[in-house]
Amino acid sequence: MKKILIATNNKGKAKDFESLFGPYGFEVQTLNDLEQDIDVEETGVTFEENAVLKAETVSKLLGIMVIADDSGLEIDKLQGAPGVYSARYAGEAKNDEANIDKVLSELQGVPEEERAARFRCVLAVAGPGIETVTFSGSCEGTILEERRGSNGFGYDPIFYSPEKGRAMAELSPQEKGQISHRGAALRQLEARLPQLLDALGGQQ
Ligand SMILES: O=c1[nH]c(=O)c2ncn([C@@H]3O[C@H](COP(=O)(O)OP(=O)(O)OP(=O)(O)O)[C@@H](O)[C@H]3O)c2[nH]1
Ligand SMILES: [Mg+2]
Repeated sequence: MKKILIATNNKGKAKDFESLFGPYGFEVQTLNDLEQDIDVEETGVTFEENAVLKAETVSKLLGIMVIADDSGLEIDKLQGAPGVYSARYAGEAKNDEANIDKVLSELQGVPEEERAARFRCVLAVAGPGIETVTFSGSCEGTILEERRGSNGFGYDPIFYSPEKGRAMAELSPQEKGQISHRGAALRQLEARLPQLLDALGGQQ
């Protein structure tokens, strides 16, 4: 089976990518599958900067083509926070539960019509001999007052999708992929098939 390396340490993202790439016949590998520990410091101030930084750093290190994902949640009432700091909103320890608690307490008492939010995702593809390219996607929703569902990762239990009428964490991986920021970005990338995916698959 053709393999594709996603430059991420996030196991939740890995699952999303497995369900998104499965239909293309790709086996998804992530940094967690490698023997060496790779953790790129995210010094960018935009999703795009961080996605490019992660993709180019890992690609240069390993000498292969990789895809990186930088993503996060923007809440209007919080002026776009947590944004690029979504993973570490409640501290460097990167704790999904603590991040959710922080958002819920910041939005305590805020009425439903003022709880608009969106997920954003930028995918960067970098590799030897190719110019780095990026693709982006977003997904609109609102922040619930309490957790619902147990699928997905991150803020999925408190992100309500009006399109599906359920919390993101109540959706199957396939349903999430249909409406998610990551699914949308991947469909942009798909528009560059077969060049990119063929090159990615052909290398390993
Ligand atoms: O509920 C969610 N559903 C999603 O679909 C989703 N996508 C992103 N996020 C949040 O945004 C951070 C990304 O930050 P991020 O791009 O720096 O990734 P990360 O640090 O977790 O892993 P890595 O890929 O950098 O290794 C994540 O940790 C989450 O908090 C999501 N939350
Ligand atoms: Mg990160």
